Amino acid sequence: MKTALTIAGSDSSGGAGIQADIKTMCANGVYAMSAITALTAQNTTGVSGILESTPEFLASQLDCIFTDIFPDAVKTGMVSSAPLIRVIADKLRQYRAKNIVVDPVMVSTSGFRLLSEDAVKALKEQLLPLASVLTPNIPEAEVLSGEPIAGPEDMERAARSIGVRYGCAVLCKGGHRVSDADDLLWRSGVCTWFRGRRIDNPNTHGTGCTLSSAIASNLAKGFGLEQAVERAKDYLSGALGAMLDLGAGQGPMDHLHSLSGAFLGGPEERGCGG
Ligand SMILES: Nc1ncnc2c1ncn2[C@@H]1O[C@H](COP(=O)(O)OP(=O)(O)OP(=O)(O)O)[C@@H](O)[C@H]1O
Ligand SMILES: Cc1ncc(CO)c(N)n1
Repeated sequence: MKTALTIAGSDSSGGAGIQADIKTMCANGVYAMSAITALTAQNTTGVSGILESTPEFLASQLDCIFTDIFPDAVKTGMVSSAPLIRVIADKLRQYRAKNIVVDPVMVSTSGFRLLSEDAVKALKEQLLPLASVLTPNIPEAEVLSGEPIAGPEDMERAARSIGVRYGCAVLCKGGHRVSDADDLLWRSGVCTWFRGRRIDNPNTHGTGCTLSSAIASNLAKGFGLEQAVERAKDYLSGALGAMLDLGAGQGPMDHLHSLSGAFLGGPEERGCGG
């Protein structure tokens, strides 16, 4: 079985972060492992607290993983602070990690900062140059390129400038603000648009985490980048289109929508009472 590792923060409400990543990786047929950078006390309405791992303990998690079950792909999400970013970059270099998908998470869907202000510099200098592909949303692409984005041409310009600067492929996600669900991949000078069917579902908590984990899973299985992105978008559309509706705020998606089997149903579906 192919294997994937997520290096990210825990979301106690289960829709984003480590929890979304693990569900996504399992649904995409790879063995999932995790190194947790921070715990968040979070639900669909917001984040109420963050407790970071120490750099030493994060390093220890990564040593345990890389010296035993080597991941076929790695995804990074909430990396939280400069000292943790340094550890992640050092370990990825030390173990020559491959297929690295960097989701440059800065702010949660609910608007809470998940990357400290002074860590943006460390992210740019240490982590981005190690990425095989970077997956910024529009606000993140604006921070990384230093340019405002108002339309599809701006997305192409920003992806190109980020890709050239950091020497990696860049998937600029259209998401909810610009370009609906159309995402732009810049790779070695070539722009490719991935057209998404916009789904009328307000429950988009964790869409970014889910997409980057699905890309990592498909890279782990041996798909090329374009195919990995296409398959990841199909998976995401399925999870969003399942129209799960939980919580009082922007709720999570149904990550396991495509699973079927004997262990899924409850007593009502099985017709055997409580
Ligand atoms: N309503 C929608 N219907 C279909 N696809 C969508 C919708 N909203 C977002 N997407 C897709 O979800 C993926 C993640 O994009 P998005 O811009 O939402 O990421 P993000 O802002 O990083 O997510 P997060 O809210 O988790 O931080 C992209 O492929 C985007 O096109
Ligand atoms: C832990 C965590 N990582 C990422 C996101 C981005 O949505 C979130 N809300 N929480």
